[in-house]
Amino acid sequence: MSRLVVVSNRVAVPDAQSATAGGLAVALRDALQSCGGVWFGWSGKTAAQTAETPSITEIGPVTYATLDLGRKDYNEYYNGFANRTLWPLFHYRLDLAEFSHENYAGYLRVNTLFAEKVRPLIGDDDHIWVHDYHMIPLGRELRALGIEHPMGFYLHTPFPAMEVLLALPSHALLVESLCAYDVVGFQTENDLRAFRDYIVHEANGEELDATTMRAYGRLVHTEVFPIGIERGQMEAAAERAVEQGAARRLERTLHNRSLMIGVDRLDYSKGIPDRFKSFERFLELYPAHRGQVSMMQIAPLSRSEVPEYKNIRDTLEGQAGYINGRYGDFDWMPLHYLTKNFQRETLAGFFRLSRVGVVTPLRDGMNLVAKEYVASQDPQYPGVLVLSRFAGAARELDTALLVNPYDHDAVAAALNQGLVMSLEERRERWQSMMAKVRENSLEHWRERFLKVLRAVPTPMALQSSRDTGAASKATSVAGA
Ligand SMILES: O=P(O)(O)OC[C@H]1O[C@H](O[C@H]2O[C@H](CO)[C@@H](O)[C@H](O)[C@H]2O)[C@H](O)[C@@H](O)[C@@H]1O
Ligand SMILES: O=c1ccn([C@@H]2O[C@H](COP(=O)(O)OP(=O)(O)O)[C@@H](O)[C@H]2O)c(=O)[nH]1
Repeated sequence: MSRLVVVSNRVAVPDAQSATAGGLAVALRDALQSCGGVWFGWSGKTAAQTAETPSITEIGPVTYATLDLGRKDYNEYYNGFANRTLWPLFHYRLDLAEFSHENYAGYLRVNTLFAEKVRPLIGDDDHIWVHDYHMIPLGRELRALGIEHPMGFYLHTPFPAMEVLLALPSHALLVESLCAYDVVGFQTENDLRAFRDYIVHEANGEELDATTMRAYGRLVHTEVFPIGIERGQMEAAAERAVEQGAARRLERTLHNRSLMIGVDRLDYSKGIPDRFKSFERFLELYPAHRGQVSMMQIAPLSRSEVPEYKNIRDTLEGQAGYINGRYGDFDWMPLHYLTKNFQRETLAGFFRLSRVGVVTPLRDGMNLVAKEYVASQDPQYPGVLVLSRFAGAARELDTALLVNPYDHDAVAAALNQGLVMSLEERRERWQSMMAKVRENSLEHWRERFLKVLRAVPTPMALQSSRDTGAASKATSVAGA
């Protein structure tokens, strides 16, 4: 089997804290362990200047290669174009998107640099898998450096509707860059449709069949690969967690009251201010629940140097204070708002204790928390998931209570419905969601993508089939 070269903004180099590595990190590491290869990206650290050479950590057959970013690159590429332009735009927040030529130049500069630095680590027979919006131009840069290898790209965020994308001054180059890859994967049909619309209506490209598009003189395989979770680990962690530690302590503080839970990075796309408004409406419209139910919102700080992320923090602190001041009592606090980060194993226990999981992003690529909440439930007494229709996860978890997060009264009604729902209905809804979570595991997601990517021949395989005079038409996916 040929080696894999993974490129992503962040790299999870195994270390003393590897037990806390995220699901995606583990899934990619497993793939790399089995076929060998390289994982290249930002170290997560900043320095005065961007490092000249990557730091290399060799673990078994895997080379982890990371670069520290200089402050200018970090500000313009990560805080700037990636998180102040592409992130809001891809999450339909044109009002928050900033178009700065300096940041755009920084984004291109870092992608060019990453391409130059990863180039020497690529072997003749490797397949390359690039992740997420930070790295869209990387494939094009690698092609410019003469890399003809099979290259796949996976977008973890939504891909915006064409009319939204057109607001980005550099939309044309961005989409052309996506077409430098052989395989482009999306979370949902919606995202794929938006990409195809752009190719057909804006880029003068064409749809050749269900998965193949022709644009910018190339053929691109496009497909939906919804990301999954490590369901077994989450289930086991939830079972263990309720017997011990934090979940046990949390249960004691509840005094038999019901718990509703939200867990999100502190990000405006997650819709937490709207969620708090919905919770306030719930307390107003369903007074019987006052004193009987609490909501715990865990929102670890994220991208804190980006101004929009600071603003949302101020908003939430104000809202939480108002709700607790207005509705709380000496022996009951309606809303627990924590900006602390918890290990996933601990969250599993919290999820299992919670009668309602509240996942109401205004827009989300997938939202793994929704799937983790489902996987953590006790099959006999499952909780209810209230899920935004604008999360990618809503496509699969369609027996959750699907809500429009902008409609606060409707979300309040769903919270009430979740609390009063019969055990029979809870089980039915949960079983259907759990079947989907089981079916589409993280491993399944990874293998589906890699199967398509591996069907694209490497330059070495092409050469040897040319040598034997047997080059087949099917090998022309990489270039029209
Ligand atoms: O690396 P950060 O800037 O701290 O951000 C964390 C990650 O956030 C985004 O996650 C997305 O990927 C998830 C898994 O596919 C998906 O469920 C979620 O809907 C997305 O928002 C981002 O896309 C990642 O690159 C970041 O690492
Ligand atoms: O305190 C926390 C909060 C979140 N998470 C994890 O962070 C991931 C968030 O992924 P999701 O797809 O929901 O959203 P993203 O943050 O990637 O946009 C999930 O695996 C959560 O369990 C965590 O480990 N600790």
